[in-house]
Amino acid sequence: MLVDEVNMDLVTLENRVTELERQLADRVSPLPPAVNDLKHDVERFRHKLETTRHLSWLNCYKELPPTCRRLQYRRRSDAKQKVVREQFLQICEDAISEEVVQCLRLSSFDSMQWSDEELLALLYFMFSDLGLIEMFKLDLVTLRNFLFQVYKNYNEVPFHNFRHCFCVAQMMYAMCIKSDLVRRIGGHEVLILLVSCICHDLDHPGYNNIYQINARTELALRYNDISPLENHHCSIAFRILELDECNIFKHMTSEEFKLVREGIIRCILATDMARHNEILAQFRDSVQQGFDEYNKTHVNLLCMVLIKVADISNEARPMDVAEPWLDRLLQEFFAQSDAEKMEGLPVTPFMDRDKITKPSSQCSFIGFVLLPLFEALGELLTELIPMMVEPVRSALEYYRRLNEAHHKNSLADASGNGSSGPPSPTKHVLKSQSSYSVRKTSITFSQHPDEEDEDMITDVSTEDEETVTEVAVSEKTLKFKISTESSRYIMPMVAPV
Ligand SMILES: Nc1nc2c(ncn2[C@@H]2O[C@H](COP(=O)(O)O)[C@@H](O)[C@H]2O)c(=O)[nH]1
Ligand SMILES: [Zn+2]
Repeated sequence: MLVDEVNMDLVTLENRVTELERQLADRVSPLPPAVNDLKHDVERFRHKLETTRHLSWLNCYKELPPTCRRLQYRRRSDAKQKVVREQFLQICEDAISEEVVQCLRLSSFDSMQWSDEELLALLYFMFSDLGLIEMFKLDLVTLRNFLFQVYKNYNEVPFHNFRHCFCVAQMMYAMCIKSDLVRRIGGHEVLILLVSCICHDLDHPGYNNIYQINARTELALRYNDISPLENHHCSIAFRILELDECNIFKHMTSEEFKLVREGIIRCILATDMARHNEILAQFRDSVQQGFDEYNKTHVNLLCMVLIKVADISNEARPMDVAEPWLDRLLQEFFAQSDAEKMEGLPVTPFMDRDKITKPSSQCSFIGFVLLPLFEALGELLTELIPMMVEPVRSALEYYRRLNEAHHKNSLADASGNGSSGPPSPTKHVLKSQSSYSVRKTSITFSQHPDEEDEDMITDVSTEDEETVTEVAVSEKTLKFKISTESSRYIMPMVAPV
């Protein structure tokens, strides 16, 4: 009875919206946004009923064909790629002004002010500035081909795109310069770190490992649930390097290549957040023992920590650079949790638009995941504290105050004492440290017009709730533990009947 009613109501609702649209279209053009919104709401409602497994009892559910479970990869058009390549090749040998070089060495560098071809040229410059071209006799044409292939193999997803890889590489470059890492850990490790940063999220589909595993995607099946994305990023990197015209390591001896390959695999696989606690604990041990720059295990741990730090270093940047990236990350998170809801999969709590807010998400991520990692690195490389640790502490303070303001507003609203209008904690809380990005000024490259991201999240006004961290959920969902020791538990023998 209820089932029939739901179906009938839905059809009636759709017919009424269509009729409203028809009547208004005769008189008003274009249609008011409210009509389109209503139409989309009804479409979304139907879609939800048709795709949510636990609502299948309403008889609207349609089993998804396997192809729908594959992810929609979004690539740039061939025409756009061609233009970027041509322009990159035109500018890559241009001199970069001292002013730009200084900006590139700061955490306040804002990638959004630069075009794709300029970012490629800046990556190219990093290899030369760190002395890697000379040290490893890297062929320049091959390096350009390699960088362009990498660019082509990032998807146009909101967060895990080419610009994210640039940001991670740029932060690594800044840390290498600040801590003089070429001298301290050697050129090979720095080459491994830079290449790993550039390749660490290649072909990211915008849905994380939790989704891959729960949805049993092609990647999860291929890699048996063991860091499916990181294995994929790494595999794509070495497929690019297999192309002769892109193989920047082709002049290396096989022994040298083997070491570099091992290092890159180690670094990229370390970016799986499911391994965060394990890597941090081992690194802390190495520091407590007395970090030894000649101990290979210690250096490997430092490299894994360095790439992890660079990967999640957005909050070390000034607020005007960091916040748009956070909006993009939440846009990706929400798209994943929406897909999980529609497909009847477990909903990843720290991605759920009904459970988190921007401040609540940052309080738990910075407080429980980011800051402990950054502080551990700061203990060893103390010169990084002002650049990496202090701004993160101030970001945490900022989000804590924002979170409190949000809670107070919610309580006031609930008790009817709230002022009229939506709560806007952002208006009252300012970041304690006035920090701004370095503006792009008098440099060799042309200005890149600001691109407005479609569907950008400006604020997340949902019920505020303490959320579990990504590491905790990832560890629980993803970490594939196969005991290497023989099990002490003996399977009870089934008694013969
Ligand atoms: N809530 C937040 N999560 C963040 C932030 N910065 C990074 N992250 C998470 O970490 C992983 C890093 O791994 P990646 O290799 O996939 O980039 C990323 O996916 C996010 O889930 C942050 O500021 N807040
Ligand atoms: Zn990343």
